[in-house]
Amino acid sequence: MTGSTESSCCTEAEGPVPRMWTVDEHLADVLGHIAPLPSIELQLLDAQGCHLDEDVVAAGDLPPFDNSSMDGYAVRTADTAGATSQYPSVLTVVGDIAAGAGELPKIGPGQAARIMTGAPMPPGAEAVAPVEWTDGGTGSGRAADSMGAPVENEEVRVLRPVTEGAHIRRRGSDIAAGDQVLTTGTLLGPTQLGLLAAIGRGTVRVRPRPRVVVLSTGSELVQPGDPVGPGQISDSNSYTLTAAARDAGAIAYRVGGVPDDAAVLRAVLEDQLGRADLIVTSGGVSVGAYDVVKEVFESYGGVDFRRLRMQPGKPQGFGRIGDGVPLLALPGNPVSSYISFELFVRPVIRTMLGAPDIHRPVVQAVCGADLRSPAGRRQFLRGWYSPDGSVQAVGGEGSHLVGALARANCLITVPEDTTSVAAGSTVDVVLLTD
Ligand SMILES: Nc1nc2c(c(=O)[nH]1)N[C@H]1C(S)=C(S)[C@@H](COP(=O)(O)OP(=O)(O)OC[C@H]3O[C@@H](n4cnc5c(N)ncnc54)[C@H](O)[C@@H]3O)O[C@H]1N2
Ligand code: MOO
Repeated sequence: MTGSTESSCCTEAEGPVPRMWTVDEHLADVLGHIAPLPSIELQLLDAQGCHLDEDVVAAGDLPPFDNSSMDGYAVRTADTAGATSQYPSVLTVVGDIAAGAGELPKIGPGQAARIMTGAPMPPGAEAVAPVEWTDGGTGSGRAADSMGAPVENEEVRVLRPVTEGAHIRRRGSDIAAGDQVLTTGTLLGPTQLGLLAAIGRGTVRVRPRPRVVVLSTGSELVQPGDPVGPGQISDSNSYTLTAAARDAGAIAYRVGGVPDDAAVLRAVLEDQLGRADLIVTSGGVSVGAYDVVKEVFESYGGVDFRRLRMQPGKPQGFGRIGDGVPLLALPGNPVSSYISFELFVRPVIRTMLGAPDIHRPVVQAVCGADLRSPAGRRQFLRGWYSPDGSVQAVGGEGSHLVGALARANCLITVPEDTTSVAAGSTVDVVLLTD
């Protein structure tokens, strides 16, 4: 952390003016202190939502053996040449092969074996005639619609020719031994976990999901569902931020409504430190008289408070507490804390996860109406981005407007040196969904 007390200029009348950080400087400072969590070996289902920390190579072929893709009869192709319904090939059934079969009959000329989907091809057979291409051993000479029970010394009539390799899934046709099937950084979802299981991996090396403690501060906060007294409000930030942390890939613990009382806040922090890879707080980072948050965090020694050239989200805190657990202290205004999360906390969580994509995607869009923005601040307006490439502002600039925030799917970015944007201009848009 670079000290926040550094001054950028001074005037004789006003004295030193605290330096203001750009969004990019703050983000670089934060990310400069964050590394991926050490990787661990996990059981497959425990690794869901984690990113790989190994290149996965298949030890064997997949499928591991030639097998049938249909229920039917394993045959020699020459035996079926010229077969028709009127003049079927009559073959002797010398075996019955279920999926998982170990011992296999050898198929000689004029012979066939009943075979089920997924069962290994017997030696001598070159193709599979689906049961619908045969009479199913009924002797009727009419096409069957299912396999009957096995009958000893059965004959089967094959009603059409079968070409070499028909209905056989060849060994290694999906994955060959030695193939690299997944690369470091890959997010493990259902299909990747299925692939790992298919190649016989019981465990996998991944970056664990960071454990994030989300803590909202403020004596005015009541928990949703509880009665709201005069001057009180429902604690929404701890829900927004906990959900956002989960959405980013973390395991998030919500600790709602810690009052503005230094002893209580310190006790809660000490209690939570043991289960946190990251602590995120909201509230108490501005200049209010009852902002004990700064006082408590500063007492740990490693937390800086600074002002950013952005709106919303001007006051921010960042540092380490306890045994070096990173802490981001976000402003209390609900829109400010959420946007701060998206810009600064989400990349921290995704860096810890070892994700290759740590930032929300940014696209260009055509602005649907005129916009205004304060000089010297990068503004993040709530917006609705349409697939046609246009964007509309949603609601106003106020950082208390949670109704509009919930209707937005993007943030319209207006640069620091721009005070107005004309309708039809191109703007950068941060998409809030993948
Ligand atoms: N004189 C100045 N006043 C303020 C400045 C400034 O520079 N000079 N900065 C403003 C800006 S910008 C912001 S953002 C806020 C940040 O204030 P705090 O981080 O100290 O936040 P609080 O005072 O605790 O709360 C602000 C606001 O948000 C509501 N809030 C807080 N926590 C929650 C929660 N968990 N759920 C819902 N709403 C919450 C709180 O009731 C306040 O209304 O400071 C400005 N002031
Ligand atoms: O800049 Mo504050 O974070 O919006 O209201």
